[in-house]
Amino acid sequence: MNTTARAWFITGTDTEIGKTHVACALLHAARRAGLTAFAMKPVAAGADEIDGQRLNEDTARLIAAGSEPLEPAEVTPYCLRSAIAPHIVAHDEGVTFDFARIAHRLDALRARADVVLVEGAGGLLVPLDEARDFADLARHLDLPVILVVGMRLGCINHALLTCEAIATRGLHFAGWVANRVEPYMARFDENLATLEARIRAPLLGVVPHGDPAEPVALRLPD
Ligand SMILES: Nc1ncnc2c1ncn2[C@@H]1O[C@H](COP(=O)(O)OP(=O)(O)OP(=O)(O)O)[C@@H](O)[C@H]1O
Ligand SMILES: C[C@H](N)[C@H](N)CCCCCC(=O)O
Ligand SMILES: [Mg+2]
Repeated sequence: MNTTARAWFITGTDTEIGKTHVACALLHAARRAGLTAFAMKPVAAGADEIDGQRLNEDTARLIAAGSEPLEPAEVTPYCLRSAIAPHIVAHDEGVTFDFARIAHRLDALRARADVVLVEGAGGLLVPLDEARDFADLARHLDLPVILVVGMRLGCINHALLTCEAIATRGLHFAGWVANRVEPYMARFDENLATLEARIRAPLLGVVPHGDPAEPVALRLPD
């Protein structure tokens, strides 16, 4: 372990396209390489109530894939009740997202790890309030971005729009992952080649449909 863990922000082409799945696969890959690896999901929308404590499913999956068991509050400082757009639930619950608080939590994990991944919610421009979105959070945390492309019909447009947003918002684009969220996508190879020809960042791997704990050809950015 070193004291300046490398960290990345994980965004995706949409909600439900495999950001958490790929984050778990990356955590497993890092751990297999002998690294201490954790993930955060700083803003989660949708929670079960267990013994009076809220628990989000992504939070639980990320904890299970990390090097050591973390407390849900360490991973997810803002756990909102309803599984809808975070700025809407936050408004309902009277919650304001304090970026400095999230940065503090990230620093605490970085001090214990070699690698920390920070998963957004939905896509890059999902709002957090009237003025800020997840791209602003990635900027505030000074994190390079990994884009997860959920390989299904429509993903080319969503991926290329996200690439433009990464650039115009001044973020560093560290790499992208093709995630086979749909196991039988028609013309997969041509779709992948189209993305490879147009995305100006390294392809970090193609994650097959399956268990994120299974070894796959997937790497962290250089
Ligand atoms: N490569 C894959 N193989 C098998 N199942 C997958 C794969 N990728 C995603 N899934 C499944 O698809 C669903 C959506 O994936 P996931 O929860 O990772 O999406 P997400 O992008 O993190 O969504 P959110 O915006 O809610 O955080 C989950 O049930 C997940 O297990
Ligand atoms: C609740 C869900 N699973 C995600 N965490 C939040 C997705 C917000 C999407 C907002 C939008 O782009 O319309
Ligand atoms: Mg997720």
